Formats: sequence, structure tokens, C-alpha cells
Amino acid sequence: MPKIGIRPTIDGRERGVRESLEEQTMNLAKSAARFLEENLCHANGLPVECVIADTTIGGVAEAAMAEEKFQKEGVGVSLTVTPCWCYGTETIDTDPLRPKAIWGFNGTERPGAVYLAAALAAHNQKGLPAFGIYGKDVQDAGDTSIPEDVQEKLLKFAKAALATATIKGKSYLSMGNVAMGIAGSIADEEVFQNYLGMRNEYVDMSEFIRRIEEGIYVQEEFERALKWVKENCQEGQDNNPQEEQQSRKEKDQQWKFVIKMAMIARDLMIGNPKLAELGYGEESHGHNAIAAGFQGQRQWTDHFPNGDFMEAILNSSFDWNGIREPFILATENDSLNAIPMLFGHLLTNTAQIFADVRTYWSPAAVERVTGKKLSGMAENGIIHLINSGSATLDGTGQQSKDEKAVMKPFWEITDNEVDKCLQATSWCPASLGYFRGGGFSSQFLTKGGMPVTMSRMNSVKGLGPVLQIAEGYTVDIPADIHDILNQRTDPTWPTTWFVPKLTGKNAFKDVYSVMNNWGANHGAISYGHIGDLLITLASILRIPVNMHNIEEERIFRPDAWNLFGTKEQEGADYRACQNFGPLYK
Ligand SMILES: C[C@H](O)[C@@H](O)[C@@H](O)C(=O)CO
Ligand SMILES: [Mn+2]
Repeated sequence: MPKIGIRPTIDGRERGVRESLEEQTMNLAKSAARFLEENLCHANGLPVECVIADTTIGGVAEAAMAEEKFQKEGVGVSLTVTPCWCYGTETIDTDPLRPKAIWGFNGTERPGAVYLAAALAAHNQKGLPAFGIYGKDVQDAGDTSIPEDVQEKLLKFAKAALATATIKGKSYLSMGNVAMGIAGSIADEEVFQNYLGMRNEYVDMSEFIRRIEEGIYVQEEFERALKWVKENCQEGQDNNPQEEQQSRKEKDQQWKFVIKMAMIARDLMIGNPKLAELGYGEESHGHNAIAAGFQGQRQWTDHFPNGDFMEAILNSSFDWNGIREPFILATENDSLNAIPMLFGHLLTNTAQIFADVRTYWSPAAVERVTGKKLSGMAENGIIHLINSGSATLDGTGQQSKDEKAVMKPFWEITDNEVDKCLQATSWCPASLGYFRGGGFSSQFLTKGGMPVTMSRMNSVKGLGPVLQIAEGYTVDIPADIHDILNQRTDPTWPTTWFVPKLTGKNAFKDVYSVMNNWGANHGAISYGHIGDLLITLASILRIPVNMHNIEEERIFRPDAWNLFGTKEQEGADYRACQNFGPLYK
């Protein structure tokens, strides 16, 4: 995993000045390292490691020594810290690909903040955007504590920067290609390579058939998985017309098939050393995929069982092997929704809901069809998030903290919570009108009251990718209203009722405007209000944000963004992103 490199910079003037600052400067680095290590964790559960340069950095030779150490140690993110004046261009981190921040200690004995300003100016002049962290309140010289406002910025920067470094060099695995003309399923080489530093890998869906027919999966695991599915995955109601319903025997066959699909998709993504033991060396490697998509519709689903079980279970934090890190797997191979799912996962360490942003139900329309009024959080209208396939089962809202529904990092989830998520989910025989080959769709209703953030990447010819973000809440609506609304769509699919936080302005004027401004058919829903983290990450990658409802004081972007205008931040973001261009271009 990428590490965070800490660079203590210092005034290089020996015979008094430097010596007097050595201890304080190194202590600041140590306290930043300790703070980050204590408060951050990678999405796979591993602790975040910091590497401190061997010496303080007073000039370019010591900057080079720090760089050498960072290269050796696999440092993907850098944080420069200083309590004093140092020499800007001579001490800064000039690696153009490494996200970077400078914490200039706010003291008056020695001018750390003056260095911060000078060093940021140097970064801007050189086209190497850096984040500036300057505490609001003056601290005393010997104080190594980290004020709360500085802590907040350190974490925001570090989490987004680590996500950037984690994504770099990994693959998006496109299983199949374009589903039903959905442009998001065109896995765009330019977007992945230039903006994310990723490579695209492609496998034809026929690879699933080859592996199923030739037995290229681990038989022992399959048997264990089948037993687990029988015990834990309850089959839901078959809504197909009686005469079309598949027989028990056919359904039993299909369960076996979809379990194999799940195992094979996982092996395709990350490999499986057990396949090498079975003589399948090449297959054992996988595609180094940190995210993937499955086309499914229609060539596959017109003939074979659909991908819903595979997608839902891989996107969840558990399966027959126990509790584990969720995968990122987009339905309909919508790669532009897989990207925000990946962002959400790396920023929160939790599983992600993939959904169609399907229907805006105005209060008037709800009243017309149900005779009932929406109230409480739902009173301004609701958005129906629903899709066959890849909503994580963590999205049931059956995990809890302080008696509130939450979605947790996998290492905090208990066996009892896994049972509850599974209990809250039924697996309905797929709607055969849509899915001629059958399969099983996960069906659940997300618990209300969870703070969530819905985001989506869109791509515009000539402009490139843009990100849209809506913080809001999942809501409970009365069961009788839900039943009527749900029956009007496909009731075999999982439903999340969503209300965005409204600002009364522009895209967040009302719930309708959020729906009306959504850029495509899908959204990625992440637990928590993480719009600020997404904005920080997007700025590192130079992806402009075209719509968000995040309070101004939570927004943290590289210092250079201010130089593109401070009155109207949205336009400044576009100008800055365009000026610097994609991180890996
Ligand atoms: C079954 C249907 O084709 C759905 O998959 C369709 O409505 C979508 O989800 C489109 O994104
Ligand atoms: Mn869809």
C-alpha cells in the first residue's frame, strides 16, 4: 500500500539558526506521522504507514535524499511540515504525480506560515498544485499538538491523496462491453489512463462459460458456497406469470451457475493462488483489478442467468468465506459509475450501493397514486434508487452504531450484522421478460435515516470527465405508500428512498432539480456525508465538480485553485482543472 512521506523542512543556515530549529522541526514531523497513523486506515484494513525523511530538509541535496528514501519505501503521498522559514523551491517536493500538502505551523517566533505561502507560490508557478494547511490560531513555538482545524485538513488531504495513490497502476476490468447502448459502459481509455493512472483490461463474457465448462474454479469452495447460499440466501417470491415460471430443478441449476459466476468474476479481478495449485497458472494471476463491470444485458442475460447475485454478493462485505473487503463491481459495465463507487470505497472503507436513479416522486404524484401525503424528511419528494444487480447487501442498513443504521468498514461488522443483512434480503427469481436466462435478483428495502452521498462521473466530449455529488439521507416512508410505488416498478429489485440536502439554489433548489440535473441513469451511493472528500479527491485528479451541495467551509482544494478566482468557486474549479490537465496526461 502507498505510504505517506513526511518532509520536515528547515532554514538551512547553520551556526545557530538551523541548530536551534532541528528538534522542533523533527518533532512536528513525528507528531504529524503519529496523528496520521493513528487516525487512518486503508480500505483493505491495513494500517497507514508514514515514512519520515532521515534528516530535516534545508536545501536541495537533502530534498533529493528524502526523495530517494521515499522512492525506496513506496511513498505515494507527501506532507511537508515546518515551523520556520525555509527556502521554497530548494526544499519542496517536485514529483509531479505525487499528491502533496504543506503544513506551515502558525507561530510567531519563527515564520512557518511565511514559508508555506512562499512554497505554495513556488508550487503554483511550477504547475505542481499543492494543498496548504495553515492553522487558524497561533501556537507557541514548542507546541507539537495539532489543532483541530489542522487535523481536519490533514485527514481530508491524506485520505483523498492515499485514494489517488492506491488507484494508480491498477486495472478496471471490463467483462463484456456495452450494455444496451449505455455509454458509461464504454470503458474510456483516456479517462482511466489520463485521469486515474489506471489501465483497462477486457475479457469477453464467454470466459465465464469456458471456466464453468472446463471447471476452472475451486470445486471445494464451490461446494462450501452452495451450502452457505442454501442456508443464508432465502429465495423470494417468483413474480413471473405462473405458466412461465422455471421449475424447481431449473432454479436449483441456476443457483449453482450464479455462484460459479461470482467466484469466477472475483478470480478474474484479483486472481486466486489456488487455481495455480490446480494447474491454471495463467488464470491464477487475475487482472490486478481494483474495480470491474459486467455487461450482462443483453447477450448474456438473454440466454444465461443474470449477474445480479454475483454483483450483489461481491459488492457486499461478506460471503461464504466470511467477512472481507467488498469488491467494486458495476452492473451493466457502467464504468463511469464504477469510478465514484471506487472513490467512495477508498474514502470511507465501506461497501457501495449501485443503483439506477430511477424516479423522482413529487409529493403531488405520490398523493395522486396513493391518496397519501409524504411527510417528515420525505415531505419535499423522494428519489427512487433501484436497480437489478449490484447494490451491496450492506445497503440494507442492518448494521448499527449507537442504535443507528450505518454501513461499516468490514473489520467493524459483526457476524450478527451479516445475518441481519442476509435476513433482510430475498433473492427473487429474475423477471423473465427482462432476463430470459433467469437468475436471481436481490430484493431489500434500505433502512431510512442513514446519511449518504450519491455521486456520479459523467464525460463530455471536449471537456473530459466531471463529477456530480449530492449529499442526503436514506428515508423511511410508510409501508402502504412504499408498496404502491414499488409495485409500479420491478418489485424484485432493492429499493433505497433518497432525499438530497436542499440548498434552495440551482441544482439543489428542490428534489426535482437534483433528479433533473443527474447526468446519467446511475448513481453510486456511499455511507456518510463525504462530498468534501470527493471534492478534494477530484481536485487532485483535476476532475471538475459540476454540481454539489457541500458547505463552503468544508471544501479543501489545492492552493492554486484560489488563483483562478475566489468569488465563484465552481468556475474557478473548471478553469484550474483545465489549466493543469489530467494528473497522468
Ligand atoms: C432490466 C432493465 O433493462 C434494467 O437493467 C434497466 O432499466 C437499467 O437498469 C438501465 O440502467
Ligand atoms: Mn441500470
